[in-house]
Amino acid sequence: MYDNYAVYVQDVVKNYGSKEVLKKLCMKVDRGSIYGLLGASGCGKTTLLSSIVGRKKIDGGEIWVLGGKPGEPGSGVPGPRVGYMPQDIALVGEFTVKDAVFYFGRICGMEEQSINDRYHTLHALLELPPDSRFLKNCSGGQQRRVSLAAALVHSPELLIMDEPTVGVDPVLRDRIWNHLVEITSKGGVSVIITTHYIEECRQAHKIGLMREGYLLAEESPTRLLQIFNTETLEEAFLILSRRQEEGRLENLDQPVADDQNNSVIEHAPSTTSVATFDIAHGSTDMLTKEKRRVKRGGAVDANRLRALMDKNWKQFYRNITGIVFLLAFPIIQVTAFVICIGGDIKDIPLAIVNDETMTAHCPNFDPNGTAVPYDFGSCHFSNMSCRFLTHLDHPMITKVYYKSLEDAVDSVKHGKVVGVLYITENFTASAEERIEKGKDVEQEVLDFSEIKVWLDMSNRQIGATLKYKLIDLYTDFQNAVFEDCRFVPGLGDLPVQVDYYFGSKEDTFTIFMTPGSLITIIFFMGAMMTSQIIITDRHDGVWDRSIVAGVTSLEITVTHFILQASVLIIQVIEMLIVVYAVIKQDYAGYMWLMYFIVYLQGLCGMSYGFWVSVISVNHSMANTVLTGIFLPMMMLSGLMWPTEGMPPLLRFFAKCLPFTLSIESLRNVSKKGWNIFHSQVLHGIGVGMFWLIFFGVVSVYLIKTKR
Ligand SMILES: Nc1ncnc2c1ncn2[C@@H]1O[C@H](COP(=O)(O)OP(=O)(O)OP(=O)(O)O)[C@@H](O)[C@H]1O
Repeated sequence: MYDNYAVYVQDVVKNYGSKEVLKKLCMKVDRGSIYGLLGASGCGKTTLLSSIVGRKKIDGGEIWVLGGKPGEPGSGVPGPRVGYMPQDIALVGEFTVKDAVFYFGRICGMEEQSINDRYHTLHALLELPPDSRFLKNCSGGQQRRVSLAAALVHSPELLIMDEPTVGVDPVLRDRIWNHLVEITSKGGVSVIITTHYIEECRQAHKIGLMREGYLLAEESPTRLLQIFNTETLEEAFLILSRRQEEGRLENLDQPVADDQNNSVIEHAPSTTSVATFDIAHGSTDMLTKEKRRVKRGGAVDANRLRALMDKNWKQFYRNITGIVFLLAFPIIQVTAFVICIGGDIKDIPLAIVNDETMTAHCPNFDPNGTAVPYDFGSCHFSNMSCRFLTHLDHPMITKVYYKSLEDAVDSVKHGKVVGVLYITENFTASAEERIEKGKDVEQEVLDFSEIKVWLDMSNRQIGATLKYKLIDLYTDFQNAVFEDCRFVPGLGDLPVQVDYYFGSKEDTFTIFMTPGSLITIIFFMGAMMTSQIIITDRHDGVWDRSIVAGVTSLEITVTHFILQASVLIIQVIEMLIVVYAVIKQDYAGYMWLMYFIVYLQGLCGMSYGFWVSVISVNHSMANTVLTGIFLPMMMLSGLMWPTEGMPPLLRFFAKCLPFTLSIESLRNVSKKGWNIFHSQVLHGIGVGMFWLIFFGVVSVYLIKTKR
């Protein structure tokens, strides 16, 4: 029975959450006919059409299209048997007029020559803009005509058009209708068309009047006018709508008297079948005679892949802003990081109060002769405070001299300096006595021989850096003095000898942070790039429309992946060049392995972005999810502070996240020179791969199930 109809809809229910949009709706579209679906905005027309083409899952009832159930193997729907022109333009703005039509021709499996012939026919028929005009530069009406051409290009068996004539010139509208009549009568094509212009449906073989999720009537225009004794379809629709308002269509098993001539209409639950559909079918209507089963295309088809690659590539290279974003931002981000993070801190204002000398600045001071050995094991000191102050001539420190300790402390309180360094008036004599007396020195002498420092630790980095620098500089000073005194070299050193196995004393914080920043930047770039592109594709309707034309979600995913993974290759090269060739940061391991670890994280980010794009309804939600999850991930990653600083349970959790162990791996390769077989390198690669696959599989599953 279903085979006799192009579309057979039986008791279909569709809900959006608690909202019932299609309410046990029935509809029959004869083969080789035009079916005009009329209804006010929001009554559920688009939902019904999307369900017919298999893009929306219904919550009840059955739909048969061209003898099969949409989405079932062999039904050919979605696929090239259907031509779908959605309400939105659903085309790529970076396409030219010609590109758009060729794209749909190609994904429907047409030969280039056939597409070309068909394109020229449609170009003339629909008065399309010039071939090379970009769609983003076309008017709304022009875009709509191109969209119609894209739906018609492969001469489908069933053509479904959601408001194709909006904004179209009346003469052209007439021509489009004539074309529809011709393809239905001569080509046996079945057409479903929705429109707000009710009267243009007079040329339809049958019209369905839809309201609030019900089909109030389904009849040929002539019969409708007869039954309701009206001049226009508009009036007939009005009468039916009034009846529904008054609840006279509620008990739909009961015959309802017509308002105007008391003729009787029988109502099915949500459709009114007035009479048998008696429009003559076209003589060439082969579809009713010949049951056509379509061999279901595989999940991946080379022609469709080529068409999709071409589309993605054009979308990419014709979007200059996008290219700038994708290629320049990794460079800018890495450069900004290397220049701004972890560099030597300079010009920290430090208050100096030197009570030992009246001339606080020690002008024309010469350190020679300030430490003179005068017998075995002793040394005579003079002007040691000035000598020490010369050791403070370091780019990190800007000395600010104060006469009194009170003034200096006051300056710290007011934020003018970050610390006070105080030298007592007996510093030199006490220092000498301290050395001479050794273990017998008095506490008071010890106190006077000390340099006292008070630091503002509200900025921990500056305070701590200054503290360690002062200790370093004092050690230098002490060693220089001891050398002059001819004491045993190293006497003044702390009795702890620290050597470096990996890295060196000079390694900056930048070097610690580099692996983390490379990985987080590339992860985020991958995630942003993928989620933005996929959401744009879906939002523009291109994704859905392509799927209706027969493209599979896997093909779309694979082709996006190929292009973005290629862009990622360049982005990683750029970043590594900046860090290791331009900034010339040292590295000990294999460059290819470092490249691989960073690249893998880029892919992992893409996969994460893919998942975000699937669960997000729009760009702003995607951005919120991306940044909302990314920031905690970054903080837990050990990028800024070693994970060893976290509570043990949190540390375990952090290590399970996508890039925590990858950062460790990259650090192990770059600083320790470990190879891929080292377990602490493999862990990071393994975790990265796990997340790459996990996000990918979950996303593909969600795409397949979410409709
Ligand atoms: N994804 C969705 N989630 C929730 N509600 C939706 C969704 N899509 C549509 N709706 C709601 O379902 C109802 C029917 O929408 P639909 O787009 O099918 O109507 P329509 O008849 O095609 O309207 P129009 O002619 O304006 O396009 C509307 O109230 C709409 O707000």
